[in-house]
Amino acid sequence: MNEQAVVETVDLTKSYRNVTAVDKLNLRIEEGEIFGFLGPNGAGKTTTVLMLLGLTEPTSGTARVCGHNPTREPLQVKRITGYLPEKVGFYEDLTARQNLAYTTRLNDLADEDASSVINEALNIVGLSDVADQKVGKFSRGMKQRLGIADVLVKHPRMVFLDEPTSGLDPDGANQILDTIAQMSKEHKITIVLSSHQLPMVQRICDRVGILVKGRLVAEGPIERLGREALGGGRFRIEVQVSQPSPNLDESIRRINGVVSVEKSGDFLFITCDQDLRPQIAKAIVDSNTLLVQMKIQDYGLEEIYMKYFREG
Ligand SMILES: Nc1ncnc2c1ncn2[C@@H]1O[C@H](COP(=O)(O)OP(=O)(O)OP(=O)(O)O)[C@@H](O)[C@H]1O
Repeated sequence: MNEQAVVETVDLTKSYRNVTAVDKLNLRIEEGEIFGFLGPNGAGKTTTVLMLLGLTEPTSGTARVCGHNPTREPLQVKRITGYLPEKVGFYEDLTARQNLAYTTRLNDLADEDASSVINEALNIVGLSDVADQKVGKFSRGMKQRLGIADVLVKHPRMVFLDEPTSGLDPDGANQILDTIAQMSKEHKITIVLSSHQLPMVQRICDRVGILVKGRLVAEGPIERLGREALGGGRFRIEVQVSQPSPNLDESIRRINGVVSVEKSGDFLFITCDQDLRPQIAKAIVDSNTLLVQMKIQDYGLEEIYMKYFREG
């Protein structure tokens, strides 16, 4: 039986006067997934998130968040979702704990329950030791962590994160990503992560969707999208040879596991399912051709993104 998705949209569309910001979006995100929602500036990501949060109405189509319609049941949706914008705003002259207490009060959590919830959230994001310091003294990374704690105290079922690592050094960014992955895994929180920092997205996302001009041009696990982008293989091997024998590409094509071979001058571009460098090198030598160099590339999110971005 098909379990209820956390996010489900059917032909979700939002048009402004002369722009279709989101165009017939069909998306399904399951519980506990970390979904990378990608696309260039102006692709329609924020508009989609606003519709899912019930903050703007669709022009047509439907959206469901944990079974609720965000337009008709905005309060129910608000109660189970969290949103971390790119720039989180806090009261700088209050402490981290006081800022979180403000959020729990806004969310009608009784003070006696709030303190344990706040301690737990501070612990998860690693800010327990500085909980009673004023936020004005916090670094960008600490504020970002506090932003995650601020989302966590609501005990959401799903969270939207917009560029959660922007402005952070690689170490700080990695720590935030680990925290996000941990919060998703341990608390079964579904995460929708929007970011232009593709290596980071690749590190923690189970699945991605790429939006271009309001349309979902690709969706799926990164590995599968990589295979599709390469025409079926997972690896791309680039070979440079000198004076190739006429039947060289044919003998490479015959190697078990080779999906395709393209020839361009002294270069051969081979896609395959496994790392077949030894077999390819042998085929080259056996055909009395000189091997100049060989490179292997695992198709990553960056290449996938560029391919779909160009096509979109
Ligand atoms: N209130 C509005 N009125 C008119 N047009 C709008 C409005 N909000 C967004 N748009 C347009 O809709 C399109 C999608 O914008 P949106 O902000 O959703 O993109 P985005 O993918 O979130 O971009 P970014 O990565 O820059 O945040 C853009 O062309 C934008 O100009």
